[in-house]
Amino acid sequence: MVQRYVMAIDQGTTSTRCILFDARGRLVSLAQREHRQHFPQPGWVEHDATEIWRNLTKIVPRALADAGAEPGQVAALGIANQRETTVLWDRHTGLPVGRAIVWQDTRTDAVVEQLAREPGAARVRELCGLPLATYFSAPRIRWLLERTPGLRERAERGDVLFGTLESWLIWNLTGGPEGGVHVTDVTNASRTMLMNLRTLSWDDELLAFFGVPRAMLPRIRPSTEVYGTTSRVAPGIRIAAALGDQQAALFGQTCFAPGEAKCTYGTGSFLLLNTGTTPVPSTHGMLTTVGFRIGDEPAVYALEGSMAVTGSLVQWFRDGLGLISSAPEIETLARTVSDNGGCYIVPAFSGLFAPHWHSEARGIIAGLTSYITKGHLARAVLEATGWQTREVVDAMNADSGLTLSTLRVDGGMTADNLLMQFVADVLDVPVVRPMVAETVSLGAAYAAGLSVGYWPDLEGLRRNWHRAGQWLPEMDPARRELEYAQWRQAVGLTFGWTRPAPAAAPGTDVIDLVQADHRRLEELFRELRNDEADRGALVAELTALLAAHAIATSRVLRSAGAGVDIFTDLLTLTGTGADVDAEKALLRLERVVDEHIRAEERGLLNQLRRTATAAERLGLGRAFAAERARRVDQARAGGLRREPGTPVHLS
Ligand SMILES: Nc1ncnc2c1ncn2[C@@H]1O[C@H](COP(=O)(O)OP(=O)(O)O)[C@@H](O)[C@H]1O
Ligand SMILES: O=P(O)(O)OC[C@H](O)CO
Repeated sequence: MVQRYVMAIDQGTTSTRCILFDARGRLVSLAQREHRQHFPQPGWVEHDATEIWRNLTKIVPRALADAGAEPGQVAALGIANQRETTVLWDRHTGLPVGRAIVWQDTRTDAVVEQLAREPGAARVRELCGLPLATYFSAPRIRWLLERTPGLRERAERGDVLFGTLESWLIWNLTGGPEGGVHVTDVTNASRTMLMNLRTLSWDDELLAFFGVPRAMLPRIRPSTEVYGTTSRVAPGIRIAAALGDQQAALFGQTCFAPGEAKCTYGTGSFLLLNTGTTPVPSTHGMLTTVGFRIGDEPAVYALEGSMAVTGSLVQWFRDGLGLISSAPEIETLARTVSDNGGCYIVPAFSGLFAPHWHSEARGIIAGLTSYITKGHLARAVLEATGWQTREVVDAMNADSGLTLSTLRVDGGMTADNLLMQFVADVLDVPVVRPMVAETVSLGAAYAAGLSVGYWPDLEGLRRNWHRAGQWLPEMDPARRELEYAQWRQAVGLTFGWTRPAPAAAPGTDVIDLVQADHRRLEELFRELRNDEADRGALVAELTALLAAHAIATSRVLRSAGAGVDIFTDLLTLTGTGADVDAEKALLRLERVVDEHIRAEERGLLNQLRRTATAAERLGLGRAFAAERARRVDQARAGGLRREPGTPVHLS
């Protein structure tokens, strides 16, 4: 009998893989090619979509040849892809409009900040499940349409098309300019910020908010469906599934039931929890996203904690610093020391993703002393992934009301035993890894195989899951809590690096929030000493922030009414510009704020560290963020007003 296979394409951030699987879910052949990472400016990350397509045309025939298979032996093809990465191309020539803008790229920072101030901003998360951030596609489309002459008109006419990578590859595989099928799957569409999470269609309100013409968008289809048949590269193969790579990994790990979760450790790391057929809104900085949709069945949703920089921190250690020559060497180097020596690396290279969502944050190495060696730095690199996972799991537990009891893992970084042990230690739950490490590809293959009846049902797929590795928690709880507190302190230092920190995502630790305000206030006073600074803008920000911080602190953290009344000085500062009275008010405020910061950081914040649990601090953080955001909005909208019963005191 002729062997039949399922083909998976995993179009990832660093490489593209083509894998053939057999009916037992075993890997039969694998071909892979890396593509170039372009970093034209700090914070910019680009890929050449044509290079990725060319790579695909090489690896597909190679994977077939290695398995000794003809295209006719491939029952179906499933595609998994890096999500959010934005490609625009000309429908007639098939050529991309510039390079693809990658999910890690932060160039839309200012666009996002401007959008956040627009009237519809509050509705965005409600409609699409995502916070306004540089991570997603819609701000990138807007950025491109605004900056490329004539592009908007071409997009409105449908001459220029948008797609994420699965869309681009399907269009090319099915003929490109000669009748290529322009579709996206629902999981990828759920990462654009343009799809309504409930109707699973492009949403007019979101399209208007981001200024994206409908004519350029692909049709949204389920994750499993025969979208078309390949007419190029290996003609005659049915393209029967597509999923964002993290959703594919959820599928490949057979997390089909609500409550099941996995974390994929690759360039970035992504923890997804299946929440069933109703979307669960997050109040702790998680994303609400589509997990998968099988044919016409109801969509299954997921909560996701996305960590932008994990494996790529190891790459940076290798390529940027040259301290190792291959990724696995990081473990050897880290094992030359017994702990991190007090050193923490917070890799906010693309801002901070979940649960913080601070696009303006940038990375930091904290706790340096002359004791620190490259071994300690290697440990800090690996531990950064562990602590980010801990933050995400805490937030995920708080959002879902469930307590994660085991973590299923996969991806390139799971080859690192030291790291996997550390993850088990900081989460205090067992970590397990399945036999097939290529879970993303396996998930795409499973979905495609199901779609064409190669595999009959989900239960059969579950039976293919076998445990290959397990790590059990061993860390002393007191050490875990102490180090976690230090990690969070280091995280707080990254906020507001490129510009004022935004109103914090609900659910952030109150200590981080208060400290972030303090750092910004210090910065504003410093900037105001510069005669060439934009004084009006700085004063407006300072007075709004100071009033909001004072009210939120006294309402949420201490008894109202204590301390020095700063309201009159704030009014003088805003009302009269740079005259003598305003200068005096500014000096007085600076002194009061300076004392407040020192007293609060030595006293109240340490007291909270000692006495409040992580959950209590998150709760206080939510209350603080809400009160503060309300007061900032009030101050921006109507200027400063004294409200009866709400003294503006700093103590
Ligand atoms: N032994 C290791 N220890 C730590 N990190 C590793 C190790 N091996 C690979 N990595 C990291 O894992 C990432 C590759 O994982 P992979 O799952 O292939 O990523 P992606 O699918 O995002 O391209 C790289 O960023 C690399 O630095
Ligand atoms: O290519 P990966 O595996 O790093 O995954 C990237 C994610 O899909 C980004 O959201």
